[in-house]
Amino acid sequence: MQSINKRFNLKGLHLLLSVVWKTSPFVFVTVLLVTLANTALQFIPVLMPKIIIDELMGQCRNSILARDIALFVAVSLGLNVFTMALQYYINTKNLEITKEFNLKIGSKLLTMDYEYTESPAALDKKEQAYQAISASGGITSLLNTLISTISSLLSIAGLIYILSTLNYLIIGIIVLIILINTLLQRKTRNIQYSFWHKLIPVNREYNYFYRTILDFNFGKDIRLYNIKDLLLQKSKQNMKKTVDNMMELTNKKSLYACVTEIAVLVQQGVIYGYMAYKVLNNSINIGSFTMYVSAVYKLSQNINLIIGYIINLSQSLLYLNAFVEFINLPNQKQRTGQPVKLTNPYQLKLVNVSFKYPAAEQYTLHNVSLTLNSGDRLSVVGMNGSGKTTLIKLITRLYDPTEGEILLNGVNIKNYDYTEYLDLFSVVFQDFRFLAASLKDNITVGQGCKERTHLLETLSKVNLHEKIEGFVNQEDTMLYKIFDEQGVDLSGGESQRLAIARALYKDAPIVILDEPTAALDPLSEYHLYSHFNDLTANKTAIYISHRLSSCKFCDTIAVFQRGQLIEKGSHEELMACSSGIYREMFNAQAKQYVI
Ligand SMILES: Nc1ncnc2c1ncn2[C@@H]1O[C@H](COP(=O)(O)OP(=O)(O)OP(=O)(O)O)[C@@H](O)[C@H]1O
Repeated sequence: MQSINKRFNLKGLHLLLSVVWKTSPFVFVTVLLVTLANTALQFIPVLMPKIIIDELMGQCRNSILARDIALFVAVSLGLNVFTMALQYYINTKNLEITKEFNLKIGSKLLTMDYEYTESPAALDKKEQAYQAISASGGITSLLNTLISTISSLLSIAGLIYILSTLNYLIIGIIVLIILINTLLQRKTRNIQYSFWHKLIPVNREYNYFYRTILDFNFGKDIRLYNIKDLLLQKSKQNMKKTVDNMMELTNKKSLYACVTEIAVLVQQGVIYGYMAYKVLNNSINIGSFTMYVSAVYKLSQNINLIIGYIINLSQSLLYLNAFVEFINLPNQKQRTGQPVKLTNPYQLKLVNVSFKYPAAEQYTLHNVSLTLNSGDRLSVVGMNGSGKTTLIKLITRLYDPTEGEILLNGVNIKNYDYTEYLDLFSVVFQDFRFLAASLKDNITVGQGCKERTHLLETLSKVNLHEKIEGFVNQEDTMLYKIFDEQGVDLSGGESQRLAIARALYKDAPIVILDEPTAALDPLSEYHLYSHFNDLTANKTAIYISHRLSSCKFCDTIAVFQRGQLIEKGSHEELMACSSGIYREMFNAQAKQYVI
């Protein structure tokens, strides 16, 4: 796992500024105004006491005193109200900016190479990117910290100027203490950073188990296999790791905070003693004393604040850089290429294809060569784990072959435009998923607006029309009850038919069904087979099934064993081979039906 790039770089800041600009350029003006107003507010408590005390100790004119006090109060009030109004605007924009960052992560997750979804390194990067949004106030506090930092810097410059009229040595002492504090804060920042970094895999595991607890889809398995204890145990283990790390962090942070506090107290003792001596010496008056005292206090306060701000900023920028690294994670898959112009006849051909999953040591597919002509019906059979689904993942470019190539009309499929190529396929995987949205949206998803009759025809092809037309809201009925009490839960077989409907509605030229009848009752299965040719009319079909009797209607049957294509031919041809695996498997299954 590559760690976050710790080197200072401004990619994150650049991204933040461009998102802010896109959200509203006026935010920059607001930030500038708030910064100036905040700086001005810092000087009122420094200058006001001196002016009033000087007047009290001097001519003591009531009208002047009243005027000065009213002026200070009015300016303070005005600046505070002005700052609050602008700050309110910035905070609302901050929400939009955070939303924009969330969308960027979402969009990356939806478009990154499929294999990243199984890569722990990429998933850790995703967690780091989320920390940019959530850790230490995230993006929301970043702009505010930026304002406070600039405002503190300006204040420090002004306060140094005031103190320089007394003695440069005072500034030297303050700077020395600051250096000590900076060192300690830097140490704090480093242990905090490594703490969060160490926790990334722990958090990911914790989130996984916690999400599983919240996911009703696991409800049945959890209860029937008593997975509750395992889940709680895993959650507790991860929580313990977090707490242990947190304790270590808190102990170190407390120690550094203690030393910092002592250094500040020493600094104040020396400076106040020096100024008291100056008053006793008549070098400065009481008004100036209060001004210098306030200036010292404000300077220390601002310097301490600014160290914190800079640490926060650099940490946030570090996370922001991780965010940039994640959203810029390069897709390995070639996505652009020539347009797909598919006219009959066409040919899909696997040439010596071998494949190894990214993190795997063994090859899953070995030297597979297979040709599929337009209109063909290919059945893929084999034992569990023999590589059937993997073959489909390669054909549909979820993964690219490790060796060999897949050609469409003689052109490597990598050289076609990725999206156009995917449009060629209607696939039903075994682990299909639906959204908690209307049935119609689930079926028509991504296909734009087609006639309602097309939707109803599709539903009738999979024998779901009566069921859905029976719902009060028909195809607008929500799937699941997550957002709507009237929502429906479909049985396993009905869900599978809905998945097939979604694939058919897409009306792509190549239909791939991975175990399409596993959850269907015998009548539904019969219905599917007897209409299979209608369902896939004018299309090329690939069909994976363990029910060998249902493969007979395919022109060609490809038999896989341990990642190798070991037999290929029609049902009759394969049955004629007395030592063939297909024949053996078919007969073994057929025996179960003999009464
Ligand atoms: N993402 C993955 N990473 C590593 N190995 C994987 C991955 N997915 C599948 N495999 C491995 O590849 C092999 C083939 O899996 P595949 O799903 O292609 O088999 P299958 O023939 O479709 O099996 P089944 O009949 O059980 O559905 C299995 O041994 C499996 O463990």
